[in-house]
Amino acid sequence: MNICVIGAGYVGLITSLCFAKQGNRVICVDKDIEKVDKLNKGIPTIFEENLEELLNECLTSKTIFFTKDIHQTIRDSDVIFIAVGTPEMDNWDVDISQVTEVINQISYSINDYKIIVNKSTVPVGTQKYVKELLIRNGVSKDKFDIVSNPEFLREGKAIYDFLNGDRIVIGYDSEKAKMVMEKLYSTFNTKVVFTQPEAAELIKYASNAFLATKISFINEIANLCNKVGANIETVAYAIGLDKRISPEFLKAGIGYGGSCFPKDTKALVKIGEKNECDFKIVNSAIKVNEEQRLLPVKVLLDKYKSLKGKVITILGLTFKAGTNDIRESPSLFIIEELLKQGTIIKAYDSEASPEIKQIFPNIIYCHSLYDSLIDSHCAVICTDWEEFSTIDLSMLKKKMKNPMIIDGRNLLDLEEVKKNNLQYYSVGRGNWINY
Ligand SMILES: NC(=O)C1=CN([C@@H]2O[C@H](COP(=O)(O)OP(=O)(O)OC[C@H]3O[C@@H](n4cnc5c(N)ncnc54)[C@H](O)[C@@H]3O)[C@@H](O)[C@H]2O)C=CC1
Ligand SMILES: O=C(O)[C@H]1O[C@H](OP(=O)(O)OP(=O)(O)OC[C@H]2O[C@@H](n3ccc(=O)[nH]c3=O)[C@H](O)[C@@H]2O)[C@H](O)[C@@H](O)[C@@H]1O
Repeated sequence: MNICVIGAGYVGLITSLCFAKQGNRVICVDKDIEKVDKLNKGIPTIFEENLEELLNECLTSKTIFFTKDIHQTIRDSDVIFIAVGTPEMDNWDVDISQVTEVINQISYSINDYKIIVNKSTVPVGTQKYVKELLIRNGVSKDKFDIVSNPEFLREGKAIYDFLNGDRIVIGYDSEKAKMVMEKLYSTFNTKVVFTQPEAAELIKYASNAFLATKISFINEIANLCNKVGANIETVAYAIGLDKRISPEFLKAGIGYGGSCFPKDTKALVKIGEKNECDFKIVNSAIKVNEEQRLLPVKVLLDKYKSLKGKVITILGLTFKAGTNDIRESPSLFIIEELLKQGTIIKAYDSEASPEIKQIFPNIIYCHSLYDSLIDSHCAVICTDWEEFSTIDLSMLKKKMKNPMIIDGRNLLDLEEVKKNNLQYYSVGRGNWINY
């Protein structure tokens, strides 16, 4: 099939490459010319498992091409995927202006029948809105069908997830479009759910909100564990043995970040509001997360009372391991708050995207883990990078001014911590050790 994917970000790039690998001819369009140039040269624009190999495989087989020219690409394609950003607005609404812009561009370029597939996460009702917009722009009804096909990949495991997802969801209102989508996904060994567009749009928000709620729930249990002397790892393990609960997404820590859980939970609350449904549980999950991500600041203030002039090391800037993405990372909120308290911040993350330097130009970025610990009063582990779980604790002790760790991802072995006589706080594993 001739496929066009608009947007070469996390979702668009992976969608393009995975469809190209399945034997389709794919053109991926992005308005960022620097991205387009790099990708055509085989240089990955994001940090993602197996991306470089797949990109170069598809470039060599000429099944993929990247361009800025949306007009010609639309004309040459049978199926057009939209994978542009849908960021959060200050009032928790979803900003779908990038989708609108793409639809306006399609309206201008469309020459014959196209299936337009929305892969971006968009509010319920967007399929209908897009349809109406095309018609308002003068495109005749028989020239298009609109499908809603939300994406469930995780960053870091994006290629694997795209090809081996738990389900593919297709929201459609035309048999013709359904048949084409069925054919397109026929090579995937994944359960396909065909449904109405509104249901497809809602499935995406409900999935993310459920997972986010699960994390906030376990974090509240972890906070209680700290008070009563129970270990969250044992508690979560035992809860997760119940197949109805499942062991996934029960890892306690300093909360969820990323470009989706924070924005999609808020979007669902807003969609609910507009339909007179008060999402109390999701609202609470958001609130718990906002407090949880600042837990290290609270712990530090409890210990030091004033943090002015204290040197604090932040270990990990990305929102989780396996990605360079810093969007809504808990570490950003921690750094922001610690700077307000007058601390000196040293940060280390070997992969974090360089944009971090624009957000915090005045903190010290270290090139090595151990350098970041020199003269520090406390190291706060914010990301579950493997490098931090295998840290040499005796070396850490020598480097730091005060050997204290707040482990926001429960990475370190408690026995090792005790053996090294470190002051140590983790999330739900017994409050302070050696304090
Ligand atoms: N990042 C993730 O893991 C997942 C994201 N999603 C959803 O997928 C959508 C895209 O997310 P990301 O890929 O993370 O976004 P992103 O911000 O990484 O990429 C979006 C890309 O679209 C391009 N773009 C915007 N307007 C354009 C236009 N008119 N023409 C050509 N290119 C244009 C931008 O330059 C950018 O490269 C969002 O709705 C997000 O919620 C869904 C599942 C997973
Ligand atoms: O819509 C999206 O963008 C995507 O959002 C998440 O994927 P992602 O944000 O890449 O990462 P996750 O692995 O889900 O982790 C999200 C956050 O939750 C945190 N987390 C995760 C699991 C857990 O048990 N505990 C926990 O604190 C992680 O540290 C991270 O900050 C979903 O898992 C994907 O299915 C979805 O497609």
